[in-house]
Amino acid sequence: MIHYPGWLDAQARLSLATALAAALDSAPPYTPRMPRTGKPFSVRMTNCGPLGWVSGRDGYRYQPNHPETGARWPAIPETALEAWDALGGYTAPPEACLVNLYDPGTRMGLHQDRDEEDLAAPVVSLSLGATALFRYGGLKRSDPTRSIRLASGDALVMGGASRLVHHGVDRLIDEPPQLFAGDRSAGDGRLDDVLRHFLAAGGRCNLTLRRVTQPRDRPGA
Ligand SMILES: O=C(O)CCC(=O)C(=O)O
Ligand SMILES: [Fe+2]
Repeated sequence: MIHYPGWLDAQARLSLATALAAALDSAPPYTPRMPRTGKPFSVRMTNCGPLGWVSGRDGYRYQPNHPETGARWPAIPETALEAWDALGGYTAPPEACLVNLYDPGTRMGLHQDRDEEDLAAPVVSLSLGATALFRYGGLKRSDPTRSIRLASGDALVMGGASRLVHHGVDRLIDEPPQLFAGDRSAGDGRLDDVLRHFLAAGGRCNLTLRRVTQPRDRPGA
């Protein structure tokens, strides 16, 4: 597991947020439910890319369309694809970009990302907005855990031996959001209101880029 603090500079954070705002317009965040119990997640979600991760009473799965609108997911933001290319170390492009929206006070329990058929590919995570206390452990749920802070612009790669480690978000750190620090003027105005207000109100947005299917045509294969 590799943490890249400040991987996205202010301009890249703004480009990502701008693309994301447009994506949220076409794929509105929804409240997923736990399999079986139907208990709502505290985090809201949506996706970009040919496939999106969804959770409902009938289980977890990847699907090409939004569970509520039925529309195809929007394209993965360019800034996120660049991060995958730079950090993923993987030949095939990502197929899913799960977008998690954390309001202050929300969390994500310890889990593994294991619904992908292709576990050779890493998961590349990008964060915007409030800093999160991110917890990670080992391959067994009972393994000891540690926590790190994921701030706006940070990237985290879970690949190789760390691909299946348990992880989650304990809470957001309650401190004034950094947003697009250093570019307040650029950050205001151009950015879609809904996302801007969400981040300004102490919200956090996390993107995870994932390869879902096995690439069929590996170069040289
Ligand atoms: O929000 C994060 O930093 C982690 C998100 C996550 O683990 C997931 O979407 O599977
Ligand atoms: Fe995860």
